[in-house]
Amino acid sequence: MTRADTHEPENAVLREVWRDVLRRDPHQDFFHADVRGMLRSIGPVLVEHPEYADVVGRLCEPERVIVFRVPWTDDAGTVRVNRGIRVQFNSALGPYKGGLRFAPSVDLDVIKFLGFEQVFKNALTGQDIGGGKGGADVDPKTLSTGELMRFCQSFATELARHVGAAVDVPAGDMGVGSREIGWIYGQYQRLIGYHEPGAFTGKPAVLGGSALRPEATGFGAVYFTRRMLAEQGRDLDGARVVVSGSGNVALFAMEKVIASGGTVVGCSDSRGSVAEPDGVDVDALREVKGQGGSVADYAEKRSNATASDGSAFTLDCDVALPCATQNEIGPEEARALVDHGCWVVAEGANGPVTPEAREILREAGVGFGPGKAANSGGVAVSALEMQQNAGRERWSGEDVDERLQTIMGEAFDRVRDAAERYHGDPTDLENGANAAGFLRVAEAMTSLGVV
Ligand SMILES: NC(=O)C1=CN([C@@H]2O[C@H](COP(=O)(O)OP(=O)(O)OC[C@H]3O[C@@H](n4cnc5c(N)ncnc54)[C@H](O)[C@@H]3O)[C@@H](O)[C@H]2O)C=CC1
Ligand SMILES: O=C(O)CCC(=O)C(=O)O
Repeated sequence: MTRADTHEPENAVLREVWRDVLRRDPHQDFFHADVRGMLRSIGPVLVEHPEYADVVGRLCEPERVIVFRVPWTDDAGTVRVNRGIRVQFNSALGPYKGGLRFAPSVDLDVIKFLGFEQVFKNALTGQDIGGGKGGADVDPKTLSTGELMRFCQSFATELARHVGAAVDVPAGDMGVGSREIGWIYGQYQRLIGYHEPGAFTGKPAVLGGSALRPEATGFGAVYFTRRMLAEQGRDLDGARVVVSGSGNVALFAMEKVIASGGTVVGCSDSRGSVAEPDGVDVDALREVKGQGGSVADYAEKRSNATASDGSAFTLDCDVALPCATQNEIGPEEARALVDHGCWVVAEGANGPVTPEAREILREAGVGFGPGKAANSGGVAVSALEMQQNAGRERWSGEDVDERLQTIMGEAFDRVRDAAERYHGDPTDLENGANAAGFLRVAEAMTSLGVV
């Protein structure tokens, strides 16, 4: 991770908070970079709302950090151990809410960064949900189905005592889909002895999972992108779009891009990228990925696709949707996007564009949609799943999609208005998202007293 901007904030309160954050956890670079971005954005908010100054220090300290052992037995009978983490960051607006990530790169720094993002992202959805995040340092791709289920059950055995529909409501993230959430929820239910479907979201439909939850993050990112383009007098019809990744978020983002008239000219996975000027066939890609293949395997089946080891973001495109993981677009990729005349970059993933790359895009006038707003559709539909579970209802895909479009439109308006009000530039969506998210959480925290 690129280290955070080390310039100290000018505002004395923010400077003190920043020093405390660096002193408490000196090696958490991902978390630091995210906090630094937030502190940069909220200076002007504190001028209008000095009453929120004493909230900032508390906001940067998680309410609770849970680190636990996950013991399990592999198919050879060998006992193995991983580390599980749940960071319950902020519950001012509602139960902690946020995904679980299974990946070898999971550590406390990454989970704190994602949890901090989640607090403000969730606030931007307008739903009553706090922020949290969790996961384990396991590579699910290396486990058999049986091993992964046993792993999920062991993970859930400890997690169970910390979650609940009114307490903390986990969902999926990288490496955790509806199948894994079903297994985790299954173990939770066995332990507590009754049905409580609202304790997890992103469940399989048969267990009370919402229609459109799998699609929601990718679809929502495209709805947000369409609003960004509309502000520029453009749309996706005829646009050439690069979407990185080929997992949950990426595949549904590609589907919605194509449904909106765009062409997906490139995609990627952790092993490489593919250029396909005539357009990626999402069904064919999904089939290859579903069989454990790579984007290179997909390219082999296509007459006009070229695989490479490099980044998808050096391809010529009008719109870039990084939907894989953090730090995918650094200075080199940002310069390539600028050179190709890219209009808009919107983050389907969490933290895929580094601070230096964002600066390059900003200076070149390329529109930037920050993840805490652009990818908030997933958690927004998770909140709708909680609502359905609480009311014992099931809404249709059309109904959920209509609500998702409304939520993404309102989030865009909130972000743009805050960008204009506090930073004098309605296109500065990064500062706008931080300012608007902060305002809602700060108001809730202040209303609760000193919490
Ligand atoms: N699943 C959800 O609802 C939400 C996910 N996100 C974020 O979206 C991103 C993707 O999540 P999912 O699609 O759920 O995960 P996933 O596990 O379904 O897919 C991840 C994809 O990224 C690829 N990938 C990993 N490292 C890569 C690299 N260095 N370069 C290129 N590709 C790489 C993988 O091969 C895979 O295709 C993550 O940052 C996640 O935190 C954000 C909001 C909600
Ligand atoms: O749906 C959720 O609760 C989690 C979504 C998530 O992890 C995210 O927005 O990054």
